[in-house]
Amino acid sequence: MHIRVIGAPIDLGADRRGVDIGPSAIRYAGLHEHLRTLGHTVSDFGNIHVPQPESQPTGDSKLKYLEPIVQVSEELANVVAETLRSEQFPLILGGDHSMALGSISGVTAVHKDVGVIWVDAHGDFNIEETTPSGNIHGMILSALAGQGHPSLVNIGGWSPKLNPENIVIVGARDLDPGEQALLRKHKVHVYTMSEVDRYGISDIMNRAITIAGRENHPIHLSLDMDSLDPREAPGVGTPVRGGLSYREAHLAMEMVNDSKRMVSMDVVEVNSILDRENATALLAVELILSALGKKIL
Ligand SMILES: NC(=[NH2+])NCCC[C@H](N)C(=O)O
Ligand SMILES: [Mn+2]
Ligand SMILES: [Mn+2]
Repeated sequence: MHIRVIGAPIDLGADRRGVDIGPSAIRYAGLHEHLRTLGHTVSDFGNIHVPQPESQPTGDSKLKYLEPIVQVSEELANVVAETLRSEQFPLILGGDHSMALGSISGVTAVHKDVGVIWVDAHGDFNIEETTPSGNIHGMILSALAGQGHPSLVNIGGWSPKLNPENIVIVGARDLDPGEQALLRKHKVHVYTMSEVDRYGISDIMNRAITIAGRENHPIHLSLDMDSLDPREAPGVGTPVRGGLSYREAHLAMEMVNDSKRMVSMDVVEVNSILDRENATALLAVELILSALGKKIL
C-alpha cells in the first residue's frame, strides 16, 4: 500500500496545548521506518497549517475557535481527498479529535456511504446546546452526521457527510446527558466499555465491522487514544478510567485490518505535554502497525 502521512497539529478543538505536538511525537516514535518494514511505501505530506490559539480570538464560549477550526477542516479535507484520488492511503495524525471533521469530510468527498468506526472513551456527539465545555473536539461526530452549527456541518459546502446508522462508537464510557439523547435519537451504534466487558472485544469488533462495512461500504477508522485505559495511554487531555487494555486495543486494530475494508485512518489526542517519555505516541505507532497489517506470525 502507498501510505501518505498527514499531520494535523490542531489543539483549537480541545482548548489545551500539547496535542499540537502529537504529529511530531508519533513520527519521532518511528512511524515511517516501521510502516516500511511492513512492506508499505510511505510518503509524508508534512503538517497542514494550524494557527496558534494565542493568535486567535476564542469566539463563542460554546463553540471555541469555530472559525479557525472550520478553516483547518477545509484545508485538511482537500488534502485527504487529493490523497485518496491519487490512490494513496491517508494516515492522519492529530491533533485533537476536531481534525476528524476535515479528514472524514475529505474521505466522504471521494467515497460513497462511508462507515466509521470511532474508537473513543467519548461520543464526540455534542452540539452547542449540549456541550459542557464548548470544546469542538466533543462536537465533531455529530457535525459529520449533519447535526450542530452550520459552519461545522457544511465543510466543503455539503452535508451530511455520514449516515448516523453507519457510525459505530467503540469504548464509550463518558457521555454527556444531552449527548446520550442525541446518540439515541439519531440511532448511532454505541458499544460501551460495559458491552466490551460483557461480550469481549472480539465480538464487539465483529459487530462494529459488520455494521460500518455492510453492503461493501468503505470504512474509516478514527482512533482516539483516550479510548485506551489511562495506564496505557497517559498522554491524553481527557482521560477516563476503565478503558481498553493494551491487548484489546491491538486485537481491535488487527480485526479492522483483517476486514480489508479500511480506506483511511486518524490517530488523535496524543498530548505530549501530559505524556510520559512519549509512551502514548509509541503505543499509537504500535496500534497503527496492527491496523495496517502487522502480524505476529
Ligand atoms: N475528543 C475528545 N477527547 N473529546 C472529549 C469530549 C469531552 C466532553 N464530552 C465535551 O464535550 O467536552
Ligand atoms: Mn474523541
Ligand atoms: Mn475521547
